Amino acid sequence: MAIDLLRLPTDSIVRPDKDRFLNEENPFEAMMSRFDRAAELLDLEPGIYKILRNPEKQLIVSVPVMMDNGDVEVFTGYRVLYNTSRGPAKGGIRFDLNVTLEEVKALAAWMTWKCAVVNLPFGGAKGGVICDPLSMSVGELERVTRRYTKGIISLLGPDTDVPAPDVNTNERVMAWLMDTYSMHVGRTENAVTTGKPVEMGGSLGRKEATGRGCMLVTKEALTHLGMDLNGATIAVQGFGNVGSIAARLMAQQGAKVIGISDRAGAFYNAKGIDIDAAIKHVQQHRSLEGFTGGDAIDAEELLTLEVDVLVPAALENVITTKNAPRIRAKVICEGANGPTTAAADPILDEKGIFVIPDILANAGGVTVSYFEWVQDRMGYFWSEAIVNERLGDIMTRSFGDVLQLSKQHRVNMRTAAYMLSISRVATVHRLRGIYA
Ligand SMILES: NC(=O)C1=CN([C@@H]2O[C@H](COP(=O)(O)OP(=O)(O)OC[C@H]3O[C@@H](n4cnc5c(N)ncnc54)[C@H](O)[C@@H]3O)[C@@H](O)[C@H]2O)C=CC1
Ligand SMILES: O=C(O)CCC(=O)C(=O)O
Repeated sequence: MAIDLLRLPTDSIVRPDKDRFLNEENPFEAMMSRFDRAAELLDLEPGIYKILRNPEKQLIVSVPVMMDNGDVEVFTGYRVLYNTSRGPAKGGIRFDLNVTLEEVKALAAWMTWKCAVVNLPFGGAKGGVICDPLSMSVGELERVTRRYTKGIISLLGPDTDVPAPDVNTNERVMAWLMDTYSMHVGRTENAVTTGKPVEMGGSLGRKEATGRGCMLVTKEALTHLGMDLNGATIAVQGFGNVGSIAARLMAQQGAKVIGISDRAGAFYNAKGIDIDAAIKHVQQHRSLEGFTGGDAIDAEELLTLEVDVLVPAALENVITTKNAPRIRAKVICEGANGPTTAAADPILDEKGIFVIPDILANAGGVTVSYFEWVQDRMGYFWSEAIVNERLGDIMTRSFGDVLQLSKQHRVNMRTAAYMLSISRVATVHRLRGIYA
């Protein structure tokens, strides 16, 4: 019997009821229900289906830290490697009080699909520490970072698992992580993490990359819909790395950003918010609290403003079955990971809203992380113009790939993006054998 290398013979498949949402706000279930739909459309064989539904490794560590007042606190940290068939695990580290293992598992799976959508030679991972970084001193943050790094060090390495910044972590945290790892292995190893300061092997353009990617795919989406970013109205939820840069770059393209928000509040200005002034305000005050460049509005109202483009760029589960019927944007560019619950997807579809899914929309960050990793390994660094040009090529091509698949299969962009990425990961599993 000839063995078809690209299809493995296996037992029967048992899929959970795809219309059942046990808990709308469980991010892992949200990821899984999209995965299931794409797997069904791809007619994914049972063996690969089972492999791809399970994370490869889940590590839970205790992170004991001496606080500034002399007390010892023990934080809980996670690192999940979801799938490494295509290359080293890649994905950010989040410091937040709401971190859970379910969330980290979902984020690690999304990293797997994201890297595959833009065709990077990486698998997917994510990490998190349950803590409140906003109430901690710089010294406490450094100690948490170093102790957490020590806890997950068996996973880390340029060929195995390469972290990056995520919510409430930044270049400085990546510098501490890289230093802790380098001390452990006894040499300077800058390719162990990305999103580092440029002075120590970071890539030009990484800090802006996720927001730039959002701007680029939004431009593509608007062109596809016969609209133009120049003159489009925008609302942005979350004004950190992703949201503030996406807002700034969209404004530079002629868009009018009429609403912005962060955890301190939401602001509206029909004439367009001065984004540079808002960024300056956040640099000085750590949040938008007290911002005078717009009228304060309700946080929920920001999501339902009548705009051409809504950019959720904060956290998961902000567009749900409760508010989706009231969303008036024509396009949603998911800067955040998992901002829309799976149960809200069909409501947005019915309303004809064009959703650029997270695993495509925010892939600019990991794409330039890939460039950073390549540059660190070569020891040769590129100009910002080259980084941006290559990022532009990948984002535009990936948007086109997903759009084409969505037309071909008459599915929305999210399902098409999952189909593309799952088929790429599945192909590698088939070629390597199921024990990859
Ligand atoms: N930093 C990166 O390169 C990438 C980040 N992402 C995702 O983008 C999202 C944001 O990440 P970053 O910008 O890096 O984090 P960040 O920590 O720099 O910013 C988060 C922002 O969200 C705001 N926020 C928190 N809760 C909020 C709420 N309830 N309402 C409104 N705003 C709220 C915070 O005040 C802050 O402005 C996350 O989902 C992250 O996973 C995705 C791809 C790459
Ligand atoms: O740059 C990276 O490696 C990953 C960034 C990240 O955590 C994400 O894309 O969600």
